[in-house]
Amino acid sequence: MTYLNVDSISKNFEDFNALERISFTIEKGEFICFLGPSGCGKTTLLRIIAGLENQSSGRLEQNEIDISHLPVKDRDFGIVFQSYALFPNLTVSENIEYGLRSLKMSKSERQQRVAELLELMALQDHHAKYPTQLSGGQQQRVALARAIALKPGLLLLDEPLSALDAQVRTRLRGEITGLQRRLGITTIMVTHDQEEAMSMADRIVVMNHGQIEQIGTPNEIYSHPASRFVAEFVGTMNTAPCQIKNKQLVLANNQYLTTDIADVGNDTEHATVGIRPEHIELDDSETFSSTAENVFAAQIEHIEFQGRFTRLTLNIDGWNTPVYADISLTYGGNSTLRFGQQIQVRLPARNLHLFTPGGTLNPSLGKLETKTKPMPETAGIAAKTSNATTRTHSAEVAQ
Ligand SMILES: Nc1ncnc2c1ncn2[C@@H]1O[C@H](COP(=O)(O)OP(=O)(O)OP(=O)(O)O)[C@@H](O)[C@H]1O
Repeated sequence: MTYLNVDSISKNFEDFNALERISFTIEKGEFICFLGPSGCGKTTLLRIIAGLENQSSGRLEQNEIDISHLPVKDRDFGIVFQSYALFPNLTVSENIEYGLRSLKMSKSERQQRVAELLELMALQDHHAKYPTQLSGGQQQRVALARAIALKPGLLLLDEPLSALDAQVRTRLRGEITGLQRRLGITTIMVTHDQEEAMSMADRIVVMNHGQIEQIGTPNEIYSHPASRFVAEFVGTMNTAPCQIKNKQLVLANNQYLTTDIADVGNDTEHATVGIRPEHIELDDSETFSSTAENVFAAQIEHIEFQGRFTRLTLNIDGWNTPVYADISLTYGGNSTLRFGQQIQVRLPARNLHLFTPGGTLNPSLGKLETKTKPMPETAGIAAKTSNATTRTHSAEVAQ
């Protein structure tokens, strides 16, 4: 069931377009992340949904009610900011209780609800402390408790973890998603951290320059990026300019690449090929035959041990930038790899992504799908009607 309908929302700050016709829907109980680089409009969109900022045009519906022009006090949401925003002169219990005072609740009912929330957020031992006596993670748990105290229909989280150190952030990620699932509360979180979005969200709205680049599950976004921007922003994608000539991909220095993509589109000098680092194969016992497809000589420029894998930086003919290859710990030749070594790598045809002026072609369960750029006036509608529907950013087309 659709809980929030964001319909063609635009926002101008004088002559600057911060948001351009943003449209999508959120199902009841979903956890959505707005993900994108600094300045792409994530916070502005969240603030418009909260009513803290007015949209220049467009419509918002929450639970089938038009809230487009509803004052903040009449909207049904709880919000948590990056900066905790707790009252320094109130204790933990008093901070949580604060919002409940606006309800017609007896003091004992309020205390009962505060006790429930203290337990829910494991804050019982800290109930009498003031915010300055708490760690960052504890303060953010108080802010969360306060945000959900009124049992709002919508929980809005504006970069709630970015002020915390890495370990606390990881722990709180799990606590927030666990809480969200238990309460079934529809949640939107703003983040510029793709790892955070991937690990927490049911669906991610990837934004760039005030527009939606792609909406999809973390897996869809990672495996089938709708544009070069998404491919490079979410995870690591090695890319190189290439030409399409007679259905073949030609890299710099006349290096040819074979792809599984049945129809690579029309000839063009302005395509880009991409491959994720984990898909590059190393020849550990010189088993690649000299006639195998997409086998290249490569030189190891850097070796970085990352714990779960080793990241090699490679120099490969035809690629105009260093190419990353992630080698699993179980790879037999791991211990013998060394700086400067000449090796052979294979770029499997089935793992190549292709970004062309006509759209994006991604590997997909044995077949490849073509994503074409929707017309600007239908882009928003398209994003709304399909989870994984896409826009191709104009910068990519213009490459
Ligand atoms: N009140 C304002 N007046 C003028 N421009 C604004 C205002 N608020 C935001 N902007 C501009 O709108 C754009 C989007 O801002 P927004 O804060 O939504 O970005 P963001 O994606 O949340 O970035 P960040 O991750 O850095 O917080 C930015 O270019 C910003 O400078």
